[in-house]
Amino acid sequence: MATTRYPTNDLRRQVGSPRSKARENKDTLCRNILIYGNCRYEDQGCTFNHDQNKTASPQSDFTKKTFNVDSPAFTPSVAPQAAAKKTTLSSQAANAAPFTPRGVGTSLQPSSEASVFNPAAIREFTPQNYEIGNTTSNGVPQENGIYNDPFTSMSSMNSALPSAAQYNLYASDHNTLASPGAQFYPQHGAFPTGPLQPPNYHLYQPFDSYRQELQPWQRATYDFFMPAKMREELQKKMFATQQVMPNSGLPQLERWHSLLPLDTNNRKNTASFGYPSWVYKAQNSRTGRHYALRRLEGYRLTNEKAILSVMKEWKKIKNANIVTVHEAFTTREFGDSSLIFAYDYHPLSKTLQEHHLQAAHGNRYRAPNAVPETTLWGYICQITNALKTIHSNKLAARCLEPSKIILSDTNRIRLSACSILDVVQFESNTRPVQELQQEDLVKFGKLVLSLATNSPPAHLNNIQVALDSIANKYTANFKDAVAWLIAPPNPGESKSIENFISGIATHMTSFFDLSLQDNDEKQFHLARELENGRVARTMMKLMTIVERGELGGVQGWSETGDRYQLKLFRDYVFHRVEADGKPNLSMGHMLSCLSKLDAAIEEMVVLTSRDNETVFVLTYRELKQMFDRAFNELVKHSKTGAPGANN
Ligand SMILES: Nc1ncnc2c1ncn2[C@@H]1O[C@H](COP(=O)(O)OP(=O)(O)OP(=O)(O)O)[C@@H](O)[C@H]1O
Repeated sequence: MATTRYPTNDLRRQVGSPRSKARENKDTLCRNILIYGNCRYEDQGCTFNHDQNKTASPQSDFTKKTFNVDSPAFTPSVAPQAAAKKTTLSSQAANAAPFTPRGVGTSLQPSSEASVFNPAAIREFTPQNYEIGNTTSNGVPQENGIYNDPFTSMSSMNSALPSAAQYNLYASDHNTLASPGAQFYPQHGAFPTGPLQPPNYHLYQPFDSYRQELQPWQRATYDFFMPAKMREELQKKMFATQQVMPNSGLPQLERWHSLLPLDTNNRKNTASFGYPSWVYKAQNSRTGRHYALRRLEGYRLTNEKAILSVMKEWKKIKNANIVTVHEAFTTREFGDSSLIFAYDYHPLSKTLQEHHLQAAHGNRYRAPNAVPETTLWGYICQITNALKTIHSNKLAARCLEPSKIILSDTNRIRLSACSILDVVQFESNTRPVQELQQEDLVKFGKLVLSLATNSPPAHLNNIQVALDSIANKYTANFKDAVAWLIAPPNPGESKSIENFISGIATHMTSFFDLSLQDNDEKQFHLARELENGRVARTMMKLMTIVERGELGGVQGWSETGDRYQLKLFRDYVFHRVEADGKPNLSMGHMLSCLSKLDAAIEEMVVLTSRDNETVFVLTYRELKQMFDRAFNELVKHSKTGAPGANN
């Protein structure tokens, strides 16, 4: 059981009582008496001695402070004259700045300037309840009258503190962990020890609680786990990534397996590349990662260099708004000669064509929904970002169509078919890259216009009419931006993506701010999952121990030794009941108990057997030791150990 701790003598000595301080002052001659012969504050609370006949020598003052009442009597050996000399301390000296030695051997003779008497410079002494014998001056600690540089002492202390690598969150011994600098600080915490304190690992609290106006039963789960919508979306994406189609009839390629078609229709469309193209999800047999393979049906490669030189340039491109291309190869596994490009796979993506333009085709009686201007500005900023990277690398995107831009999250887009036309038209293309880049800007303008008018680019026959039609729905600024992209440059001039960026700078900063906010929110949820990961690991370990039958020849291993207490702890955490026997399902209790166990704190926990016959009173720290012992025993008996259990 916990015992009450009393302050040690040391501690009590450090806590000074005001009354004893006043008594000490009474024995010290007031300096106003010494300097002026009287003290204005004598009747106004000055606690120093005003009777010159009663002066105690500084030596005896010192004696009183250094020795306690039990010390043998001390007889001053200093001559009274010397003592009297010491008391002639000027008030200037009392308020002087601390002495900083300038060099060894400096003469201690007062300078002639200091010896000139200047009454105006003498400030009258104001009683401050401070002791003459105090070794501090202006709050700076001094030892033997020599100034100690606080920064020098801090640096020596820092070197004594454990380095970041030594600092182990999961260390069971929290006394050493609690305050690595404790030896440097007085126990009562006179100095801030804040930064050296470990956080409260026994609490389940990743960041500040994020509560909305929810009912308590809703709050319980919402507070502990990521928002349901986010979880659902992530789960669907994971499911889509793992999905397989055993009888798809698709071949297995040399280093790719589990091909799954991603196309939503089986139309052979040659508009984009001059060849029908198909997209498959596939798993790489070497890395185990999933990729999106785009196949160009019936393509016959005539120049090996096409793939090598184009891929060399495109593999350098890393941009958040471009789907990264990894490699290109030819294959005959599909029964023809096909060219395959391997891209990053973004589960559950839709093309902008599918998302914004297909509904209009599906129901010709329904007026298509206008895409909000903020969404379109978001797309413009992202495509601008992609083109900036591409053009700076002396390349051109070329394939800027609603069906070749994928949307993988709310308003999050990527160019999905870069590099293909560069390979396919490697020999036939004779146009310089600058011209292709100018064409990118025009295609970019037409793409936005197509989304703003809800009509595929192929249907935009009269650009001016289309531009006029968006003037009613969108701002003049938006229309001007689109018109600038589509319009040919003035004779002798050329447009560039940099010019465009300067024109839309305010929209770029707004978009940047929104994406940072989004990042902050995701970071918040991520931190919560970190806490859940910690709890899950503790729970998994606990579950491997309790209810285990035989281990290492010991029958009913989990019922014997320490393991029995762990079993009762399991009951305490998960099988609690109310006074009337009804189950108590507080998730907060479960999470806080598991966090406390993981942090091995000194808090007591009372464990009772189900028949109420046995009661154990233990600290979480003791339980954690039992827990670690039991788990380590399991690890010893296992073949593979427990990879990942301790990190
Ligand atoms: N990198 C990728 N990751 C995940 N899905 C992708 C990726 N690239 C494309 N897709 C998806 O594959 C599907 C087919 O894409 P594709 O570009 O062939 O569109 P399409 O509308 O069929 O065009 P086309 O008519 O020109 O064939 C789309 O649903 C698209 O979202």
